[in-house]
Amino acid sequence: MFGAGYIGLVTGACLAELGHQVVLRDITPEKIRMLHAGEVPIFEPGLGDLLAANKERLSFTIDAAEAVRDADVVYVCVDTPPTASGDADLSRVWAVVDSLKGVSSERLAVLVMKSTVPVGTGDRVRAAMDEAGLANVGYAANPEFTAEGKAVHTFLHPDRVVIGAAEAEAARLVTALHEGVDGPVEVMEVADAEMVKLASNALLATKISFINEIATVCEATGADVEAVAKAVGMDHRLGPHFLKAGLGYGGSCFPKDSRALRVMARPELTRRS
Ligand SMILES: NC(=O)c1ccc[n+]([C@@H]2O[C@H](COP(=O)([O-])OP(=O)(O)OC[C@H]3O[C@@H](n4cnc5c(N)ncnc54)[C@H](O)[C@@H]3O)[C@@H](O)[C@H]2O)c1
Ligand SMILES: O=c1ccn([C@@H]2O[C@H](COP(=O)(O)OP(=O)(O)O[C@H]3O[C@H](CO)[C@@H](O)[C@H](O)[C@H]3O)[C@@H](O)[C@H]2O)c(=O)[nH]1
Repeated sequence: MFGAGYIGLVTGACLAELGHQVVLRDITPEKIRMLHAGEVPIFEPGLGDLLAANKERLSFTIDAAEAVRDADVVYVCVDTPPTASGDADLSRVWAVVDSLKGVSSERLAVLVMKSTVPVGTGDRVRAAMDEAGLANVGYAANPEFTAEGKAVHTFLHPDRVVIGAAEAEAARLVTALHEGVDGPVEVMEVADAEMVKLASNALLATKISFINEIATVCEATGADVEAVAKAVGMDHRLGPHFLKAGLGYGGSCFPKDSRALRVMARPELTRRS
């Protein structure tokens, strides 16, 4: 598991809970020191208990070679922050791909992208792996949909697990890793999985922005937005979630992922000829 941040730690702990042996690698020595000492670098309900209960299946290192040495699967869980222009900065993703160069590819079977990345990243990573002599290592996009505060529960009981695979064998392996997870698995093409993540966040963010606009009109006209949102959400086609009006959305993903989708949707990128 490359990246022992929010997603890497939760994913690593949950995969260990499912019975897998997990090595978490991070470039921040302080995080690895804390994990070795049995401390949890982030607050997330249930995570500390899960790390403690599965400690015989979890190890921590700053050494990339040590993390990959006996790995069948490498997960990429590094941060993909926005650049100044709004697209995702993939430098940490490329750093992970670079650290696989020269690795014996006999054992390593699949590279799994958990980080949120633009559509098309999988094709570029696939090409870079082929060039690096890793053509026989599979590639899969397995985006994460968890929200902070509910991450452990959501990993183990998801609405869906999305697996976009470049090869049938990669799809089979990543599906098998999720055995024991209480939720449906949707297997698709890599680009589709990359887009599912961005489209899901965009639709959730749109619901919030929409109800915030309605709240402004409610304030101007004397209607009560909470009563309105409750009854609107009772229509099963619309649903009750993400209709809480407020100051506008924040969090670690909606702002950056909405901007990244907008950059990706530039006409020169979407034109087919
Ligand atoms: N936080 C969320 O709620 C959430 C939900 C869904 C998806 N995501 C996506 O998951 C990805 C990770 O997000 P996060 O919140 O876990 O970020 P984070 O900043 O908490 O963790 C990223 C970790 O990766 C480490 N790292 C950077 N380069 C590395 C390398 N070369 N090798 C090993 N470790 C390295 C960093 O030191 C850091 O600890 C992002 O793409 C994010 O958009 C996040
Ligand atoms: O009805 C609502 C719901 C949320 N929010 C705001 O929206 C933001 C995001 O909240 P939430 O979705 O609960 O937390 P995040 O941890 O940011 O999770 C979102 O971002 C993650 C990263 O991509 C996704 O994995 C999750 O599915 C997605 O919910 C926060 O500012 C909330 O205050 C509202 O204003 N009204």
